[in-house]
Amino acid sequence: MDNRSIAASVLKSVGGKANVVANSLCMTRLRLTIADPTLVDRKALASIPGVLGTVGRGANGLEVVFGPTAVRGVFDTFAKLTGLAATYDLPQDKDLASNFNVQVTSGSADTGPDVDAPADPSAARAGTPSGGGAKGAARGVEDETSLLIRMLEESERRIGGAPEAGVSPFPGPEAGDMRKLAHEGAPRLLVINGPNINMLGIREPELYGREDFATLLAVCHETAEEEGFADCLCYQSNHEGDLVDRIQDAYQEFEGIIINPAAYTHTSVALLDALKAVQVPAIEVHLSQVSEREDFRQRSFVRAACFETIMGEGIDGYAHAIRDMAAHLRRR
Ligand SMILES: O=C1C[C@@](O)(C(=O)O)C[C@@H](O)[C@@H]1O
Repeated sequence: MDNRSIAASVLKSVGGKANVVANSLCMTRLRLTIADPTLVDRKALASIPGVLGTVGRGANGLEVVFGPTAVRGVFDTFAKLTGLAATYDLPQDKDLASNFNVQVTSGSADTGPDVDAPADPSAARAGTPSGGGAKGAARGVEDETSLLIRMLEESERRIGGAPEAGVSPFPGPEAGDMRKLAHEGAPRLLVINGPNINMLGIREPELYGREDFATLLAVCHETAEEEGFADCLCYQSNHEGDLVDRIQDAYQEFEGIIINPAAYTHTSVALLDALKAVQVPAIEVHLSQVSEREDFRQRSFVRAACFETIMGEGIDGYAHAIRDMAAHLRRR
């Protein structure tokens, strides 16, 4: 779904143009003032691709949460559709406003969030921070963080949910699997897998092993839990641009990235640039012993943005990488 369709669907779900009194953009969300809140269909909103959730603010405030990358394109179109003045609701980042040709306003009065995110008993996370946790403190707004995590979790569940009829039975191409772990305030881990990794177990088992992709995900989540990460999002895509988007979304959202770019290892300057851009510590992982394979696999573009490369250990290599990442973050 392109930005225009997403913006149009959002507008329809909030009761149409006539029901929107004001629209503004903040870092991750559209902030709307709604004339008649009874005309808002929150379920329909939540089912729009890219929407991570909605938050009610007071009687007429509504926030539609997207990732920091997605929200910008959607907002631009949304404001055109409503015809209302586009305002940028992030006073500390006025420079960005000029990029969008928008007005800068002060933040809206916060009457406390009314969150439309999945009820999750594990949301009341307990436990001792482990392996750092500087990030949670730096953001300083824990309820906002928890909210985004829960929304992201729900979104990822939807993306990686039951395959539609006629769609490949393999998880992906955009399967994401978010686990919230029991270490509130600790670093968050993003595990990214590139093309064909979702076919693990079927794909050339003599090279990549007989264990399937679900096992890989389980190993990552379990190891991340053991190592004290606050949460672990595993994302897989067969599309280079989607992988770039996910790396960009990690900016200020994750403290560590484990990445197996698969075939894009050997071709993608875009992935290298994205990793360099977000400056999140990264480890490159390969299931097979790439150094002993074909010549064309000897070049890795992403390696220059990773502080370690692990190869030839199969799925265990991911556990190895997660342990090393935890140790690295503890040392920081
Ligand atoms: O798809 C893959 C998997 C791989 O990244 C690995 O995990 O061994 C190695 C790459 O050369 C290959 O294209």
